[in-house]
Amino acid sequence: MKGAIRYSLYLVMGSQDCRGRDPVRVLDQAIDGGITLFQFREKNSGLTLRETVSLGERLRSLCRERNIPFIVNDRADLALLLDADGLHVGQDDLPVRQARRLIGPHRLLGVSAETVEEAEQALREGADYLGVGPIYATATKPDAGKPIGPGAIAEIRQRLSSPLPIVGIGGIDVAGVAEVIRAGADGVAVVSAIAGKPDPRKAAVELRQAVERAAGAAPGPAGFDPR
Ligand SMILES: Cc1ncc(COP(=O)(O)OP(=O)(O)O)c(N)n1
Ligand SMILES: Cc1ncsc1CCOP(=O)(O)O
Ligand SMILES: [Mg+2]
Repeated sequence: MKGAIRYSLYLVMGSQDCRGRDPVRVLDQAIDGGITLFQFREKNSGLTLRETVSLGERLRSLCRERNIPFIVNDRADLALLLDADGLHVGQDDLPVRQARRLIGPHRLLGVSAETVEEAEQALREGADYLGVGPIYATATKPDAGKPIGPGAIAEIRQRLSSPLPIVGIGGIDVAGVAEVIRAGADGVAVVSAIAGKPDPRKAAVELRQAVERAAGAAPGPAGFDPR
């Protein structure tokens, strides 16, 4: 599974991000639009743990049907319960080594990093990819801290002692994609630029085209199937 991961367009989402719509429907549309990876991030939504598990099961089975890797945010217990393809942890979450011990060697482990030092430690302790951000200002994560800009990606990319996939996250929309990719990211992770839009499919198509264009791939014609 690890080798097959495509980081181009990573949707991070929970029910709190979907403007009252069914998250399963939003995810389905985002998959139609060309997302390559999904993270279930249920935060302060008011769902009980039981409701979270139940929603996670529905999202997980959609990802399985549509062949999209399914990552769980923060909680190793939920990742195991849902037989997720991976777990994402930040600097205040389960330590990377312990997270790795819980999920085993085969599931993907993503780690948030803002600096070269955090990135280097994540690499040493068993991370498979880095989420670097917040790149731009974001209202989605009030505790995200000040934007670090695309330059942080360039610095981590250049100074990391061995290569690791990087996704930029935080305030990224179509206009911000090129800078993030040109700084050295393998892809972009977004919440509101897909889940907060009236047409999540169209939003995903446009983001995916922007990623491919910035990565130097030939831009497809309007309405192309980006997968
Ligand atoms: C891909 C990706 N990158 C970064 C984060 C942020 O993780 P964290 O800092 O732990 O913050 P929360 O998402 O838990 O609020 C992420 N979730 N995904
Ligand atoms: C989860 C997370 N981690 C750093 S910024 C952020 C929120 C990203 O949301 P948006 O794409 O809407 O700015
Ligand atoms: Mg976290």
